[in-house]
Amino acid sequence: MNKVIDYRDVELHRQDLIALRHVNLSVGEGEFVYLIGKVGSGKSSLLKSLYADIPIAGGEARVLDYDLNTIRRRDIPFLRRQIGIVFQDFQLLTDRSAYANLKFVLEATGWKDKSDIEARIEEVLRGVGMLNKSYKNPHELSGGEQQRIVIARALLNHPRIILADEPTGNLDPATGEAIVNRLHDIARQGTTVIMATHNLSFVDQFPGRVIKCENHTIS
Ligand SMILES: Nc1ncnc2c1ncn2[C@@H]1O[C@H](COP(=O)(O)OP(=O)(O)OP(=O)(O)O)[C@@H](O)[C@H]1O
Repeated sequence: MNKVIDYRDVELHRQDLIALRHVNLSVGEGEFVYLIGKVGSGKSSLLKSLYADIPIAGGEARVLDYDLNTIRRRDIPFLRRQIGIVFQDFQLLTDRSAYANLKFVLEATGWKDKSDIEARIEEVLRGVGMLNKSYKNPHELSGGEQQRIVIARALLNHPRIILADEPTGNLDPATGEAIVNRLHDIARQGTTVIMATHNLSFVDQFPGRVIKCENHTIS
């Protein structure tokens, strides 16, 4: 199994306080991992550390081909390009269509060829069943439809890892299930998925590895 995440005795701080410590975590290609735990238990902190948004305060941490302790600032965008992020604080831009949101990301990550851009956008939109509504602005889409666009956006650059923080938080149960089901499909295709959730019913319905944040560590 190819490891995509390897944390050894990692410690993470939030404003000088220890959020998590003694974090030992090894995750392979194509694994689906649920991250569970109470509010404030450190789930988001762990996810943010994985894309170098918060620093490693102790221990050894590798994600894909990078050592997070020594990664250079200029290499962080290259790490992030391989990680699809589905977070509440990465919402769609509201001043443009869903399609234009995706185009914006591809252009910002160096895609130049117009027909390549169009083909890739169509491919990811088709994958989440949103091809026919991509002309709409985010506010004209339901919460579930917006979340499907956010997932499509996360997939654009063929990420090796998807990090999803409460991706079903604002959705009705059926829509939430459809999103989790789609994330499992993505994992089966070889992309590692780590999903933080409060909803334990998903774990029974769509089995995956479960990691719990508790008492400032994981188990
Ligand atoms: N931006 C921040 N600055 C300082 N402390 C923070 C910040 N964000 C979170 N914390 C603190 O870090 C600890 C872990 O929070 P974190 O957001 O990782 O938990 P969580 O399990 O993701 O919670 P939730 O389920 O509410 O998202 C908490 O004690 C929290 O108060």
